[in-house]
Amino acid sequence: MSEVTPVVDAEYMEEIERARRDLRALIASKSCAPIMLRLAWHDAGTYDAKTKTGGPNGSIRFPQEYSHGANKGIKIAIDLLEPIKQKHPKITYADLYQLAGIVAVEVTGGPTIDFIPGRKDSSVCPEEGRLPDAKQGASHLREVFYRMGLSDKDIVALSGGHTLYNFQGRARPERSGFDGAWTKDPLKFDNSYFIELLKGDSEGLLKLPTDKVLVEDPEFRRYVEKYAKDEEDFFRDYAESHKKLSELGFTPP
Ligand code: HEM
Ligand SMILES: N=NC(=O)c1ccncc1
Repeated sequence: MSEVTPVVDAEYMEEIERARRDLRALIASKSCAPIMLRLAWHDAGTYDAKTKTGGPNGSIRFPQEYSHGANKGIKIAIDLLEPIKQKHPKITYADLYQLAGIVAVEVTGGPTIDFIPGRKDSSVCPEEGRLPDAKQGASHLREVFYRMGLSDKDIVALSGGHTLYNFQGRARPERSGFDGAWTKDPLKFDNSYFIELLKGDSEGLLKLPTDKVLVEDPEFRRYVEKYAKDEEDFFRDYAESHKKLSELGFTPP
């Protein structure tokens, strides 16, 4: 199926703003900001800068991709967004998923992130294994994010997305096998993920092996300390890295 490149004219821009309002209402009514952010990151995070494949192109909507191990639970977000897609059919899935991630950050108190629409949908799903494995260490994180064309600063700033977590107070063994929130207020986008990281193990808070390497690796650690100390510094770098992530392989019109 050849996907159409959207024509980003005044009508498309107005549709984007209508969809943004619908996304704000949906995320508020369902308290689903965390999984919307995870969806946006998982659609974009498959990008390979060398082969120019994967990336924020909506391909995660297909079972071939959302059934990957790393995407367990992600169909919840895909299904929540389908009515908004039906209401705004001109907007591509690629744009809708990235807009949902940006709105999720903003409505939970995070920074405003610049959004330029015009992403084309793809029906080509990348092979499994492009997203990072939570059980591995610093070299794996760098291999995955450098493949996307991102930096150490991007790795640490974007990991701050773990300030959000849909913590229904129940174990989720069917998903990644990890469970528990990273922060005390998992529906507030702030710098507490970094503050908790520097505190070491606190009662009941989640720390993945890949979270821990951010304080063990000296290059990563300096950003953790910077963000724990100054939330505005974190917000500025996060907004820049999130925009980069959301535009991997995409040339704004
Ligand atoms: C750095 C490498 C990363 C690893 C290894 C990783 C791993 C994980 C794992 C294992 C979970 C739990 C999934 C579950 O069982 O529900 C999770 C959740 C989450 N991740 Fe990541 N992640 C990474 C980066 C990111 C990035 C870059 C973002 C966004 C900018 C992000 C946003 C989230 C969010 C919002 C959740 C909670 C989702 C929910 O509660 O439904 N993660 N991550
Ligand atoms: N945010 N990342 C994730 O949710 C995740 C990444 C890799 N494996 C399982 C889950």
